[in-house]
Amino acid sequence: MVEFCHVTAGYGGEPILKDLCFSIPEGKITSLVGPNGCGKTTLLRAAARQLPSVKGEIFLRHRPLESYERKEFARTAAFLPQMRNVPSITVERLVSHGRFPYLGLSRKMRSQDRQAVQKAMESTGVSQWALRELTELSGGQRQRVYIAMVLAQDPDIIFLDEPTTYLDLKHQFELLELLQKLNQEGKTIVMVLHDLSHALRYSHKIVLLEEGRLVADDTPEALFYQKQLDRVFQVCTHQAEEAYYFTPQKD
Ligand SMILES: Nc1ncnc2c1ncn2[C@@H]1O[C@H](COP(=O)(O)OP(=O)(O)OP(=O)(O)O)[C@@H](O)[C@H]1O
Repeated sequence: MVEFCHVTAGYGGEPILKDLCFSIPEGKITSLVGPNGCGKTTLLRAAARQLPSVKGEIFLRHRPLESYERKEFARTAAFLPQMRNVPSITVERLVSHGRFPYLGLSRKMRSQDRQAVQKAMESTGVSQWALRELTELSGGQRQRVYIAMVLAQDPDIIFLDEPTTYLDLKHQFELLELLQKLNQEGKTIVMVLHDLSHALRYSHKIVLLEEGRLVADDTPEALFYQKQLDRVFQVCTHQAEEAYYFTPQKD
């Protein structure tokens, strides 16, 4: 479990997140949603220890986040940012980078590290490109390779910032189904999602932010019935079968 206790954080002296108190459960899929600029990425970065100045406390499994030694934290949680460069490296080498928190100073891979890399590539369906250069792959294929790298790291918690950006609809669903499968295998997934219908469909819990403040921290069903998304996004939320969709509000 990740617990935020009166967390205020931002960049320089400017607070973006304001006095946030809530928790992210383990073993579930949690999505962070809210209008542009409300602080979703900042919140994800704070939880993943990527933000230098945080007031208040963030606990991971009842321990302050800063009490984790760097490699220990990397074996527990992985962070996949939205913007990534595309290094000139083969797929297998990039996925191998996920094993760095397990290697000694020589960075020599042992057989269990090589097995973890193969397993991560298989479960994300990227083994077929193992020897190809990352630069030769499409955006969607690369996204799967980065997820494989995170899986090779074998963390319990995976933080992802807008993982479906740049993917076409088919590949968005494929990626979300992959994350759902990883969750069923025991991983905790925490992600920023812009697509509200995807967020409602695939998450156990939604954290809704507005201007750096917490508006709701609840199940998709509860948010739907309380009309929280309607107010914050100024839309009408509808439900049909297991899916949600949105229409503009009329004055
Ligand atoms: N590195 C930075 N330095 C200074 N300000 C920043 C930095 N990154 C983000 N901000 C500011 O913090 C605020 C929140 O940004 P953040 O990226 O967390 O929002 P978001 O909800 O993820 O936005 P979006 O939906 O547009 O991706 C914005 O006003 C942004 O300008």
